[in-house]
Amino acid sequence: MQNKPSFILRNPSANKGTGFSQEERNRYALRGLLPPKQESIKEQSARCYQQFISFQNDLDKYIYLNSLRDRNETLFYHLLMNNLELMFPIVYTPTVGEACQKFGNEFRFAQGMYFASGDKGHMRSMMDNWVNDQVDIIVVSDGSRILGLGDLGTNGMGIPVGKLQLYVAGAGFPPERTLPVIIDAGTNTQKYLNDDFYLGEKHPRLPNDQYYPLVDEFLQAAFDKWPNVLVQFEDFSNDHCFHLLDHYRNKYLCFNDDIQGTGSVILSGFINAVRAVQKPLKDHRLVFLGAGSAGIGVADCIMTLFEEQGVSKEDARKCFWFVDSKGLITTTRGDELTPQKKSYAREDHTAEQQLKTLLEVVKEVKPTALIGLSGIGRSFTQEIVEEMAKHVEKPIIFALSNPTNNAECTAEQAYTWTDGRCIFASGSPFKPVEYKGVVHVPGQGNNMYIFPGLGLGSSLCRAKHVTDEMIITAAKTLSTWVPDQEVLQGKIYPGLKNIRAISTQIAIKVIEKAFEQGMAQIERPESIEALVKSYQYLPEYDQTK
Ligand SMILES: O=C([O-])CC(=O)C(=O)O
Ligand SMILES: [Mg+2]
Repeated sequence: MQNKPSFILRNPSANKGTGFSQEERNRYALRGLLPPKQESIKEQSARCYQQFISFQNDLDKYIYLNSLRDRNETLFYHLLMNNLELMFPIVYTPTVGEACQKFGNEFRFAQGMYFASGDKGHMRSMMDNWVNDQVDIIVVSDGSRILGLGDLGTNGMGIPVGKLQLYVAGAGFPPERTLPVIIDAGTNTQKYLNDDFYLGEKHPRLPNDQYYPLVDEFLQAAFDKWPNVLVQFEDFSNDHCFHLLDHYRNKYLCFNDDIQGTGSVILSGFINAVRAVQKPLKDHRLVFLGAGSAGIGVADCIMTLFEEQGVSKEDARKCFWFVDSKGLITTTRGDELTPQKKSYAREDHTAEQQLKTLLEVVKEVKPTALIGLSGIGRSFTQEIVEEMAKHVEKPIIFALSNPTNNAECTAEQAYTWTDGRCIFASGSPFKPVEYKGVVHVPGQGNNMYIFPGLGLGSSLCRAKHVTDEMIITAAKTLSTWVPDQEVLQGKIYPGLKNIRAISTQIAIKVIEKAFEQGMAQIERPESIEALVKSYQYLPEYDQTK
């Protein structure tokens, strides 16, 4: 069967279904294999839209969209790009979270590549098995911290898959140049080890002396096979992610989306929140719940804003308080702190003054901004939010953990408990909330606004590395997408419908920054915009094939 030209109907990148013209049907021996009517992609898309909305359940919608992708990729992206606001919450957070949790049960068709501990020594040759010759972007996870859902092992594949669908729709990477990857280093989640449908290797996570060599072999093989590829680390647990980033960021073209992408997108939202509350930066007091990859990444990015405004690192640090599962992080708490936590540990508390809960910290600090990246749903309680709102006119409340159930509070709770005064953002989408006759539009502070453009820019100029300055540039570029008038109404992120234009502009600014820093490894083009636009994929049928 493979040798027949009609096999094209089973190839998702080439298949057009009823979109094949009569001439193509003759050329590929498709006559009689399709219903007679030739349809435009718009007509096909209209049917798929009807099919999509006929599903009541979000997981069914997810399965539907990914099955569409598996049979006709162009049509899938056409549908997705024309219905971003409706469909991003399905292929991405929150529904992708549920899809990952049930990955083994709902598995239908393999996407991407898996590199397991049993593949040690074979990874380079395995890469030759990949269906496409050229790969420009890899999103890799080891499934150890999927969203705020914990260790999902190989079930985490939904995340690299979903992120890359956003790379295609948002930034315009051609789908055939993207590769989702899971490194299977085992799982410590007993439920999956006992689950007959679990699809990964069934053993506990590898110890570090086996884990790091596995990741290293993968990276060496990937950059040997595709020397210009960009690797995005995604959802690696806190005990590995910082080390991996430190170790590889100046060796390969790579970045960590949870540390740097989330850092950048929240910096952008914070820039706009400061515009909205009109209080000088140095007067802000930021309390973070959660000191993992995202919490630290966000704080590091916001620190740069203080420094730019002439505040010393030392003074800027005094505006940050971190709370983890044991309470306020201090130098006197008596536990061994990771280097990342140490840099934000408060020095102004004696061992006797330890604050054990977020509520105690909020009472003492009277924060202007409360930033949740804890993975613990509804941990911003009514008491905490009301306490905060007593002391600040416009509290900045970011409930950023994903998916929706893990958000530290809902949009409705935040607006209600602050009597409609807060500036709110969440990681997963919430619908607009009407409170006392005013409609509040919650912002989605999700790295989806950053990674597509940051990745596209760094990839197209063949950046040596992804620098902090490129990440800050991405944040600032994003922040300009919300006009003053909207910012003053509390809107701090732009709508999703402009994601292609936003990502394009971020890519251009990132490339300019890369040239400025001597990081770009291509000849400077006459027009950076033209370079970006000429690369970008559009989901239309190619009539020349
Ligand atoms: O995937 C998302 O929606 C954002 C993210 O990186 C995470 O929560 O880990
Ligand atoms: Mg992530």
